[in-house]
Amino acid sequence: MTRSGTPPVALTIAGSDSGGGAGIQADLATFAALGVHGATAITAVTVQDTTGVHQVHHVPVEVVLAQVHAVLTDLRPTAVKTGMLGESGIVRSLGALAADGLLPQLVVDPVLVSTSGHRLAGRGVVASLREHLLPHADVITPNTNEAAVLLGCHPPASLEEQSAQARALLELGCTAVVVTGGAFARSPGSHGGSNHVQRTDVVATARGVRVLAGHEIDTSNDHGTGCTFASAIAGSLATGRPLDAAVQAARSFVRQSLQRSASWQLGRGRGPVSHLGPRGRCERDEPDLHPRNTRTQQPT
Ligand SMILES: Nc1ncnc2c1ncn2[C@@H]1O[C@H](COP(=O)(O)OP(=O)(O)O)[C@@H](O)[C@H]1O
Ligand SMILES: Cc1ncc(COP(=O)(O)OP(=O)(O)O)c(N)n1
Repeated sequence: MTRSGTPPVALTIAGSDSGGGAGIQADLATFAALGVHGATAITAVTVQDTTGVHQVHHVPVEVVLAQVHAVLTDLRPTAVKTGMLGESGIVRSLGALAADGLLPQLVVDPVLVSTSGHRLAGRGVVASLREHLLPHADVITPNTNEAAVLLGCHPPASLEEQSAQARALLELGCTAVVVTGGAFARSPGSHGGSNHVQRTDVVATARGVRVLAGHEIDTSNDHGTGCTFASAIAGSLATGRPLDAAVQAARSFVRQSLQRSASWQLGRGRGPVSHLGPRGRCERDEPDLHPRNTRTQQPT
């Protein structure tokens, strides 16, 4: 029996970012913003802030799997997202679970390198992802650099090359591919003459290729966009949205998050995107719903 008010559950299998901008922290904040209960299996602890990744400590594969099993059997998530997996043993084990159909609505963000340039995946992870996990994913969300590493080619220099990447990755066996974060200048003659950069995400499925484009939001507070995008897809799938709508909703969510964080200052480096609601305030701004000592207050 479903009790009223019970939220859908999504599981994120990812690394912790002590700065709270990416990884597990971004995923949980995204799930909460979408009204989804987030459960976690932590794969690595990173010492990280807005200036970069300073240390990485991997969690043993059996501890990762124990977390996954506990959540799958008790909380029964309806969508699963993977982020930084770190080691090929973890990738292979999750691939085996996915092959057995135990990871529903699987969104794989193949995290390999942070934007600050730190390697977040050990030797053999790329081959394991290609062979064991990506073929079982419902959707994978590499950025253009990750797509290039997975395919063994150069990052794309044009939208056509980004689209070719998406099509090539689909051949690994997943149901859908979103290659994110193309950044290509719009030609001066097109669309009214402005020459600003377009951010493009290319979606490939068996039905064909679709380009989602929008102007680049001008901000240096963009830490965690990839994690936020992938977890927003998983969160939306968990609420019952179909894949196309989930990808659209995730794009809107990231763009709103970037708009909200564009002018704030958190840390000394690339600040996180904002997962806070439109008001960006917490409950202490609300009138006190449970005032203490009301019964003992005397008229003065
Ligand atoms: N400056 C920006 N303006 C608009 N959209 C952006 C910007 N930066 C990232 N995005 C969007 O954020 C999402 C995540 O993509 P990306 O930044 O490529 O991930 P990653 O963090 O893995 O590199 C995509 O939808 C991408 O288009
Ligand atoms: C623990 C952890 N996981 C993933 C990332 C990468 O985050 P992502 O949102 O893909 O991108 P950047 O913020 O690096 O642009 C991370 N840094 N840490």
